[in-house]
Amino acid sequence: MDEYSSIYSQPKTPQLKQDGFPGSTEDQQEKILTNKNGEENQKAPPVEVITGESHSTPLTVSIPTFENVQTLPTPMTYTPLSPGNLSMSPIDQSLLNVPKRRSHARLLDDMLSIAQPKQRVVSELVAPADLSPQRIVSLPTVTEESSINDSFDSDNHTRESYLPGSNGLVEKYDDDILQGFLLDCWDQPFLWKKIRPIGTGNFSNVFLYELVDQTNPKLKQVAIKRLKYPEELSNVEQINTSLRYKETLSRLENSLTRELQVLKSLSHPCIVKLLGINNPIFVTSKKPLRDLIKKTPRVLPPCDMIMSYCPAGDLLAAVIARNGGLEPWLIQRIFAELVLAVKYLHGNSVIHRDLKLENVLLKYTFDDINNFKDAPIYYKQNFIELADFGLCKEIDNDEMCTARCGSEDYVSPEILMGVPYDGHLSDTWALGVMLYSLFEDRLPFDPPPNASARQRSRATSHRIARFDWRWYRLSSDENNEGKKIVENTLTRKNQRWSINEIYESPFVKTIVDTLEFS
Ligand SMILES: Nc1ncnc2c1ncn2[C@@H]1O[C@H](COP(=O)(O)OP(=O)(O)OP(=O)(O)O)[C@@H](O)[C@H]1O
Repeated sequence: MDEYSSIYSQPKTPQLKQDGFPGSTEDQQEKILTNKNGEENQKAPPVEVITGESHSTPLTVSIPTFENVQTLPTPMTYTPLSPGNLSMSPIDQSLLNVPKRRSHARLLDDMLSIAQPKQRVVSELVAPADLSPQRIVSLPTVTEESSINDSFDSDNHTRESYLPGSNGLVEKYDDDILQGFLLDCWDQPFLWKKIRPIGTGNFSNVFLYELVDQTNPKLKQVAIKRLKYPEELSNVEQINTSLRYKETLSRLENSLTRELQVLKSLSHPCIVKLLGINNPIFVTSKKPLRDLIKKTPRVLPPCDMIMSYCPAGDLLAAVIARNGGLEPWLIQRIFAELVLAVKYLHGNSVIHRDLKLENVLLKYTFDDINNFKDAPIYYKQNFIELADFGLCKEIDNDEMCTARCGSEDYVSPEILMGVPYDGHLSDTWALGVMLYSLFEDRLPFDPPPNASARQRSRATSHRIARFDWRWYRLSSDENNEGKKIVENTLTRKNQRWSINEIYESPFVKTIVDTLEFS
């Protein structure tokens, strides 16, 4: 038995009970990646480096060394928790031309070496027995002061705080207190107090903070997204001398400034709001990290984005917490809001590229939403905010992307194949994955329920490349308009629905027509 077989002969996580699944036809299908559009075996084109620089990632990457990796995808080459080890990834590594996001070169190394028992499951919608709200608890650190690896109980450190126009450190606050500035209102600092951690991603830790003293209700509770800096940026010996250090800094900076600039330009009820920042230079400068490091050599100061707070957490966690089984009306409402958010983005020439359940934040619990059903608030108030714009991109309408980024389970076949892709259509593919997952309580390209060991051993990427998914729970539900959206998005790119077509479908349109904020 080879390594894959031994891993996948056991389910990765417990499964929701789902009765009466018909058998899969997967065994009868070809073993090789095949695509009827003839996209198989295409060589990857030069990769669009997500930093905007004109580097190319080599066609084949030796994953364990990560020497040539340019841009880290959220987790394209790993599935958090499922194996917890890159060598166990179901992705065929030889096919991947792995871009590296924010140049977090050590991140995959860390995944190889750090057991992550508390990491959340992304590849399946089912909670492991010891599910914890934290996904990653240990990542590289620059310095204690820089807070890049704030463990959630390290609250006693002091942290440097910068004011605009100053030449460096002007005040020190306890780490529990954050001084921040609202966008375009740099002359009046606000103070927030740390309440508790609320989430963690590969590139940031997120905390709930509450406003000190002031009474502005909109600013009372905020989510502070604190960037994690890669470990190599802490190597003071290499600062200003090593090419790798400079490249890493530059990529991180490009990615960060792009996320901030895009977030700053967006304004939609169903999209998370960037309210402010701990240091305006992150928003006003095109090279904030290099500017800041000049002022305080050897230390990268913390970057804290002040965001609107969504008290009910992310959609994946909420679905897991209630063990799936979301009511159809609730799925329809949440999905309709999501479509509004993506329609707004695409209408403003922005593609998200990391649409997934974890990046949909809930302003209210499912119980709250249920209680609102017969009240005016149900139509006046949005219930979700789309978050995590770390992979977003502003593009021209006909511009094709080449950066292979996204999350493994949500990535479209054309991204997997390494051919230039239309980012709008890859976003709508991901919407199809999300809607399917809400309907079925499983991800569409996971091994089928009751899969044989052989089926389990197949890579998720193989099933994606062959559009190999099917209905189980909804197989006999002929009147569900939402099924049409899934069927017209988890399909070939030349047949795939655009966001406008999804929006016009009765499943979405009948809901948005009732909403006062749409
Ligand atoms: N505004 C918010 N309100 C409430 N919770 C939030 C907010 N922003 C983020 N979170 C929580 O923190 C988690 C991580 O946030 P986010 O996805 O933005 O970080 P990231 O480092 O960019 O993640 P990724 O690894 O997916 O790239 C989210 O999944 C969510 O649970």
